[in-house]
Formats: sequence, structure tokens, C-alpha cells
Amino acid sequence: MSVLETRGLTYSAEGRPLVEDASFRLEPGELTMLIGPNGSGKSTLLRLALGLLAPDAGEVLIDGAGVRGLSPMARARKAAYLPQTRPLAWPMPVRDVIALGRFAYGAAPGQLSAEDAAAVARAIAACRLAGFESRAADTLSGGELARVHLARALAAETPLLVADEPVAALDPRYQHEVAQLFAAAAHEGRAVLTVVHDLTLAARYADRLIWMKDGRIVADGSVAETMAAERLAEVFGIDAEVMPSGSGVSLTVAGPAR
Ligand SMILES: Nc1ncnc2c1ncn2[C@@H]1O[C@H](COP(=O)(O)OP(=O)(O)OP(=O)(O)O)[C@@H](O)[C@H]1O
Repeated sequence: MSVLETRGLTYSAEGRPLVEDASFRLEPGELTMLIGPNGSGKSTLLRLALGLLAPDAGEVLIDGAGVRGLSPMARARKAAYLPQTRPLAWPMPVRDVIALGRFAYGAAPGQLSAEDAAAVARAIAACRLAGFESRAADTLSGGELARVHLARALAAETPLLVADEPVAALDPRYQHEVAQLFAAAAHEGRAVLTVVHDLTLAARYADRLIWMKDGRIVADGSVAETMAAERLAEVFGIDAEVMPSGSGVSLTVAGPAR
């Protein structure tokens, strides 16, 4: 059974279709990256897929169960979500922010079971935040805070992890580290879906790419199957060279397509 299955999701706002007839499945063990130009409907599709928006048509199954029938707590035990905007300016210690990831198990900051504390410790180690535990979150750099948010999502230890542009604020080294963390989370047996804009990162780490344009899924497959110069021109309007490299591809973007 798929961890997540969407069937024919369609959603309009203000009379404009934002997502049309979007169907895909996520399997455990796969890092899927959702790519597409600004405004193509990626965040809207993630929110529909998590049951945070009600579609005009179509349905979502998480572990075979209709998402709209799950309580918010039950859903939070199945899926962790790292949204694109992550407001957090409270002077709360990093460890407590990460512990918020355990709320679906009844945890509250300062009241963690041994299991909750172990999950928080694993997330801190995975995101290389040892030494930051007692720091107030509002004193962190943008990149450090991004890793705290990721740790909060990882601490939930859900079968499904969904993230919207998790590497946007990170320097190149941490972009790769975070992409590796997502790959590791997937290869340990989760289904991971993340939006990225950096196509080189996508080509390097994704097991699978879902391509969106104008609210529609226009391609879905491995990097080798879907990353092609013609598709990059058509979907992103860029002129790029794609060469086979090892089991994947290497990508050089020359600039906007003429
Ligand atoms: N509630 C809404 N009402 C009207 N338009 C909306 C609403 N929500 C989103 N949109 C529009 O829908 C389109 C898709 O938005 P969405 O955030 O899903 O795109 P995206 O692919 O995630 O973009 P980006 O890469 O810029 O984050 C955009 O043009 C956006 O302005």
C-alpha cells in the first residue's frame, strides 16, 4: 500500500484553477522531489495532499485511509509537514522547539516521555544541532533555524515527511547536508516529498521527480527518465545541457531559453 496516494486532485481559487487532476503515489524508501516554476501550484498541491486544503474534486489516501477522515492528531502521527513559511521568533530553547514535533504523541515541552526524548535526541544529532539545545531559537541564523525546523519535523518520526523548500535559506554545504538527511530519512523507510528549486540538487539526490507546470503534473519518474533539455526548456524556460553521469545526470544551465 502506498504511504500517500492522490487521485485527480483539483482545486481553484478566485475562479482560477491552481491544481488540476493531480494524481501520484508515494512509496516508502523513496525521496521524491516536486519541481516546477514559481506559481505552478507546488505548495497548493502539498497542502491538498496533506488534507490541509479541501479539493474541489479528487481524493487523498494516507496509508489507505481517506485523509479527510483522520483527526489532526492522527494525521500528525502519519505525516510531518515543514511549510514554506515558518514563523518563529519566540525566545524558546531549541530543544523545546524540536520537541513540538512530538505533540501528536501527547508530548509538551518539559514533559517528554523517554521515547519522545530519544526521538528529539535523534533529530538533534541528525541535524547536527548538538550544542544548540539550550540556545533561544530567536538568536539563531536563518540556516541554523532552518535545521531546527527540519529537526522538529524529523522528531515526529512519521512514515511520511513533506517539506516545502526546506533548503531555501541554507548555504551550499548545508543544502547538500539537508538533502542527504532527506535521502537518509527516505532510505530508512519513510516516504519523503520535498519541493526544491535547485535543479542540480534535485538531479543529485532525488529518487524520483514530479514536474509541475500551470497546476498540472507534466512528468513523473526517475531523474534519468525525466530530466531532459527539452523538458527543462518547456517547463522552466531555461536553456540547459543534460548529460548522463553515473546512474544519474549532470546538468549545466546556460540561461533563459531564447
Ligand atoms: N488562496 C488563494 N487565492 C488565490 N490565488 C492563490 C491562492 N493560493 C495560491 N494562489 C495562487 O496560486 C498559484 C500557485 O501558488 P503556489 O503557492 O501553489 O505555487 P508554487 O508552485 O508553490 O510557487 P513558488 O515556487 O513561488 O512557491 C500562485 O499564482 C498563487 O498566487
